[in-house]
Amino acid sequence: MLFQVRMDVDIPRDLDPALREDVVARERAYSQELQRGGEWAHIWRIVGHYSNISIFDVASNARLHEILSALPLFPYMRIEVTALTEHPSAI
Ligand SMILES: O=C(O)CC1=CCC(=O)O1
Repeated sequence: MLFQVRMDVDIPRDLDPALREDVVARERAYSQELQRGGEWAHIWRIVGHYSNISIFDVASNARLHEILSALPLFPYMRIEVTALTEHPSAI
């Protein structure tokens, strides 16, 4: 199942810098593990925003929820999920 996910990151300005660095490093490692495994198929920066558009290829809605809710940056993100299916005109 394919999903487009938009993540808008909003880390509080007063968050301890060491904690911020740790969370961002864990986020990177977690996302790269899922990219290597194929479930996180694409990640693109949205120009001019601390946001990304990602494509996930996962077995179920529940699996996507599991992945997203375990993101280290999850407490500091707004997440919007769009389910995708093949377009009949796609070649
Ligand atoms: O920087 C972001 O857009 C948040 C993020 C998601 C995965 C990652 O490595 O960073």
